[in-house]
Amino acid sequence: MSETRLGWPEWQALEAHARAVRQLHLRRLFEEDPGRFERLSFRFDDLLLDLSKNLVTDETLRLLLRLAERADVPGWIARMFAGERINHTEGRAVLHVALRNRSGRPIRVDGEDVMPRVEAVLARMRAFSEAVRTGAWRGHTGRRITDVVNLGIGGSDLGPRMVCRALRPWGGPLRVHFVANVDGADLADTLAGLDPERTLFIVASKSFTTQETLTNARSARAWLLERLADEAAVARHFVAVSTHREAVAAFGIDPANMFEFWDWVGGRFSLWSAIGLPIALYVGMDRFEALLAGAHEMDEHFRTAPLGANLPVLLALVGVWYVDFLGAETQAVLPYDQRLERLPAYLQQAEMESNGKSVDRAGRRVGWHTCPVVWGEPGTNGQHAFFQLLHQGTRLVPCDFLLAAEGGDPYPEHHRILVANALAQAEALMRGRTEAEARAELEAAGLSGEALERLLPHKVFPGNRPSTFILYRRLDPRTLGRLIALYEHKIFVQGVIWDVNAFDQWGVELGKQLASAILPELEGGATGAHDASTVGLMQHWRNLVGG
Ligand SMILES: O=P(O)(O)OC[C@H]1O[C@H](O)[C@H](O)[C@@H](O)[C@@H]1O
Repeated sequence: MSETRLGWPEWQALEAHARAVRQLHLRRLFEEDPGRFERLSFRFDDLLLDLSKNLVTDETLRLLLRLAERADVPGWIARMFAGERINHTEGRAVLHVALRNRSGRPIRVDGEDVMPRVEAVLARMRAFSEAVRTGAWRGHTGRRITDVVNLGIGGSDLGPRMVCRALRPWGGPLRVHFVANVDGADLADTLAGLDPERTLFIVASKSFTTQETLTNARSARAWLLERLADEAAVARHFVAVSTHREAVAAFGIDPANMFEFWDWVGGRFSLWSAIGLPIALYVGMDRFEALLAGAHEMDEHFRTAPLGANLPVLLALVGVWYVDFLGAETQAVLPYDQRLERLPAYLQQAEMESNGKSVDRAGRRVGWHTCPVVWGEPGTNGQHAFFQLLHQGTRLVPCDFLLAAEGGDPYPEHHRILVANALAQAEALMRGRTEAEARAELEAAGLSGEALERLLPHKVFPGNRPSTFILYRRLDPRTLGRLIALYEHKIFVQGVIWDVNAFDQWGVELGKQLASAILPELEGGATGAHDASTVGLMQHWRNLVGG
C-alpha cells in the first residue's frame, strides 16, 4: 500500500486541522467574520467562484495549498502543457489544451508542433459544417440535410450532447440527435421520425472498435440502404470521427469523409476536437470556436495564475478536503440552468472515469480516498426530489451550484425565481434552522404543548452543509467553454493530489471482455464457466425468450 502521502507533514497537518474544523459551524463563521465572502470568493472575469459556504477557513486553504505545492501541482501543469506523456500507462501526452490553443504558441509532442494539424482539422470542420448548414452538401438524392445523428458513446457522446443541449438558443437550422446506447430502442426511437434522404450520420469513435457504436452504425447504414437502395449513398450520408483511419476504411466509410483526432486527446476530453462536429453543425463553426476560445481563456488562467488564485486548483482542493479529510463520499452538481441538464452526466464520466482509481501512478494501492460519486440534477427540479436528504439526511454532501445572472429566455420573471431559489437553497444548507428558530415558527403558527414538541425535531435543520457557488453572466458558448475547462483542470489537479493517472480507464475493460464471452453463449454457443448467478440469469433469460 502506498503510505507516502499519508506520511507527508502537509497531509497530517490537514488531518489535525480537520478535527478542529469539525467543531465549527458555517453560520457562526459568517456571523463572526464579515470579510469571509470577500476573502473566500474568487473571480475570473464575470465568473465568480464563491467558496465561502464551504467548511473551510483561511487556514484550511493555506494547508491545502501547501499540499498542492508538495504534490507539485505547478510542475504537473507545466508537464501537461509541455506535451509530456503524463498518461504513462498508455504512453500518451494529454493535450486537450492544444485543441483550443488560440495563443499562436506551438505545442509539441516529441518535438513536433501539433498546432498545424489541429488547425487543419478545424478548417475542414468549418468547411464541412458550413456546407451542410447552407445546403451545399446534399444527400444522395439531392435533398438538403435536415437531421444529423451522432452515433457514439462515452466521450464520443456526452460532451457534444451536453454542449448542444446547453447552446440550444444558437441551434439550427439542422436538428441534431444523439444515439449512444446499444439498446436498439435508442436507435429505433431516433430514426422513427427521420427521412433517410435528409439524414447525415456521424460515426464518432476514437478507437473505432467500440461495440455499441459500430453496432449502431451498421444498423443505421442498413436503415439507409434499405430505403435508398444504393451503396453509393453511404458516402453522402456517413462521416466518421476517429483516430483510426484504417478501422474507418474497414468499416466502409471513405477516409475522405473522416475527421481526424489524435491519441493525445482523451475520449472524455475530446469535445474540443472533431468529436465536436455535431456542435459545429448545430450552432455553426463561429460558435464552436467561441467555445474553444472560452476554454483557452481558462487554460491560460490555469497555466499562469498562482495556486492561491487559481480557480481550477481551488475547486480541486476543496473537493479533496471533503473526500480525504471530512469523509464525504459524493459530490452533487446542481446546475440552476436547465440548459446544463446534461452537465451532471458529462461530469460523471469526466470525474469518475478519470479519478475513480485505487492504485497510484506507481501501481501501489492508495491509502486514501480518490474520486467521490458525482451526481446531480438541475435546480429547481432537484429541490422537489432529493434536497430533503441534502438538508436533513445523515450524509455530508458537498454541492456545486451553477447559475447564470441572466437567463437566456423570454421570461424574466422565471429567471428571478430561479435565482432566488438557488441563493435560498445554498443559504438554507449553510444556515440551517435551530431548534429555537423552529420553535418560534411553530408558535407563530399557533402550535403549543405536546403537538409542538412532537413536531419540533422534524422542523430542525442542522445546517453547516457546504456548497460552492459558481455564478456567471450568461450561458453562452464562451462561458460554457470556460466552465467545462474549469472542471477539466479541477479533475487533473485532483488526480495529481491523489497520485493517480487521471487519463487512463482500465476499469472499463473487464466488463467488455466478459460481454464478448457471453454474447456467443446467448447466440446458442456452449455455456462457459460462470458463477451460479450468471448461469441462472442466462437460463432464466433463455426461458423468457423461449430459447
Ligand atoms: O470513442 P470510443 O473509442 O468509441 O470510446 C468511447 C468510450 O468508451 C470507452 O469504453 C471508454 O470508457 C470511454 O472513455 C470512451 O469515451
